[in-house]
Amino acid sequence: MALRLAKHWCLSAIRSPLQVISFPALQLHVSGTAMRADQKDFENAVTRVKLLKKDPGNEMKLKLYALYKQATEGPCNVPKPGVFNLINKAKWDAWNALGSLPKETARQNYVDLVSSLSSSSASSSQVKPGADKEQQGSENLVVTSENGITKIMLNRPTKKNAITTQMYQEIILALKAASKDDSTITVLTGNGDYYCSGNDLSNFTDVLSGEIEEKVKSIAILLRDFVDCFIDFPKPLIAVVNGPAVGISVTLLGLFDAVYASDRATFHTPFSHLGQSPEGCSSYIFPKMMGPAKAKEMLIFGKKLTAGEACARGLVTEVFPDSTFQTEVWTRLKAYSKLPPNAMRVSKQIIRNMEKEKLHAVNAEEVSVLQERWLSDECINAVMNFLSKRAKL
Ligand SMILES: CCCCCCCCCC/C=C\CC(=O)SCCNC(=O)CCNC(=O)[C@H](O)C(C)(C)COP(=O)(O)OP(=O)(O)OC[C@H]1O[C@@H](n2cnc3c(N)ncnc32)[C@H](O)[C@@H]1OP(=O)(O)O
Repeated sequence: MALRLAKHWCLSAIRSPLQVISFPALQLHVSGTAMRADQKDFENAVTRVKLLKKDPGNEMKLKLYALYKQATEGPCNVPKPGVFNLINKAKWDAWNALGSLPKETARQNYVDLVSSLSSSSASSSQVKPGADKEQQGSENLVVTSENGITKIMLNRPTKKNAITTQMYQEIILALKAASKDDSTITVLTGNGDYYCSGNDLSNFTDVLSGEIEEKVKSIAILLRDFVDCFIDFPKPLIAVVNGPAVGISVTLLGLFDAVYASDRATFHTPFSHLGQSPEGCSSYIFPKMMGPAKAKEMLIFGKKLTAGEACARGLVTEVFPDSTFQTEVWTRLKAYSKLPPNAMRVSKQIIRNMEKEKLHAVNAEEVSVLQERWLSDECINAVMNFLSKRAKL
């Protein structure tokens, strides 16, 4: 695969974007530009990073990388990597975010950060129960954890919470962190009037120029990893569908353990309209869940369902009036979060394990079909029509 990853980054990183980031201090030499007074502390810290027993996690490694670069080279002065050069872009973003932070401050911050890592064996991304603490995320994805519930909220209300390629990666990271944190249940929801309008169709614009086939391949890997995370998620995963849901945000619901919907929500999978085909394992789960006839109505003909219809078809667990939706659902979720976590995990495992292998195979097959669809005239025309404001669902 001809992805432009710097040679010290493992190629397989693209399958799990930030998971295999290697320690910056393991790869870089301390340059002579660091100030003499702190040079020794700084060099010691660089050595201590190599000796850490526990992997500090990708977020922390990015912070260390950024501070190291800032301390040794000053503000970010290299061109921004392309959007598909995922790892180098994440590194660039982290370094660039430090702006004009002075080298000495960066060096001190690096030393402090390494001290805190060395003195505490606890992972920085762990969330203490009961703490209302933002874990990670960005402007477009807000992740919080409170009273045993980790909430992952899509936060692009002006774009109806359409999912950008960066958000796919962030959701993967958020799910991986949530699977290991101290919370009992995990919730996905949307901010604003929509739950989610599906894939951000602008994701296509970057792809449809340059080395198209390579880019499509890397996006396909990203999509497969994304759906795999939902298949493998070990704790109860609940969707709080606060408004209309489109595309991948609907298909994924079949992989959730409960789906609560406002009566304002609708469920729409307009794949044929977009020259695309189903994903999220829906080609397998939907027919099993609602019967082939009803599944085909959605997945082939793009019939939009009301919340009541989706509930009758088994896609939604329960529908609530919009006026009391948040209160009723969160009261319910707080009660669920107090159930014995191990029992819930084991029960979920028993149910999921029967199908896991099959689901991974279905995911791989769906993505492989989509890869061809994305290059089809039908798909390209549909996306261009939307982007040039000639069409809407
Ligand atoms: C080759 C590789 C390609 C890369 C692919 C990456 C991975 C793909 C994985 C495949 C997965 C999923 C498939 C799907 O999800 S298919 C569904 C895709 N979604 C849509 O087609 C929805 C498109 N949006 C609409 O039809 C309408 O916006 C709406 C949702 C019906 C809402 O209509 P509205 O009148 O109430 O609001 P509107 O003014 O249109 O929207 C407000 C602004 O938000 C922008 N926007 C909304 N949805 C999307 C979207 N999905 N993608 C991009 N932009 C979106 C809309 O353009 C408005 O923006 P602006 O204010 O005009 O700037």
